Amino acid sequence: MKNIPTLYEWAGDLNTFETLFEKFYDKVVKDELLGEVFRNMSPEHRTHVAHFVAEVFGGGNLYTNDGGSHAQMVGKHIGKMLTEEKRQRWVQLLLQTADEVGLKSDPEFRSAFVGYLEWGSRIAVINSQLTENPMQLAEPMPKWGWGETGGPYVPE
Ligand code: HEM
Repeated sequence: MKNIPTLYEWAGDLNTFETLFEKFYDKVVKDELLGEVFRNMSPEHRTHVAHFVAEVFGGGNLYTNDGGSHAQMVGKHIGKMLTEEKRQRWVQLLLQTADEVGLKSDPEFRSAFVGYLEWGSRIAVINSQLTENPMQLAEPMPKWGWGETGGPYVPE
């Protein structure tokens, strides 16, 4: 049995994620479509998103240890009325930044990375149309690995 690293371990370390999102949000604030969407974000926003994604990728509990939760992250998107056009720009700018900062570019890692971005960004758009947070506070953080999604989402 091979010893398979987490996506976080494979990508590098915390600095890898912090640098990626630092450079990404530098682009976002200057973007003609997304600049307006993020005009009120806090100075800590980039670090929070970096820690969130690092935790989802298996890199320890930085986001939750800092008082964050999946419900809290979802709550930040409620009512933002994001569009498919904005989502696509968000993903496009992040992938462009990933190449610029030299994020691991092997097919397996990028497949998992893009899969997560597609999943997470589409959920952000869905949640952004809501007026109330549908998520329980105790809901666990998502975990993302190298594999496939395992089938369609079916509500309980
Ligand atoms: C995988 C996809 C995504 C992840 C992991 C993610 C993560 C997060 C996190 C952790 C926060 C809270 C930040 C904080 O506490 O300061 C947040 C807020 C936010 N996100 Fe996302 N997000 C995703 C996709 C998107 C997309 C696609 C958009 C827009 C096109 C978006 C727009 C926003 C906005 C507007 C906020 C609130 C900013 C503010 O405080 O004013 N997110 N996101």
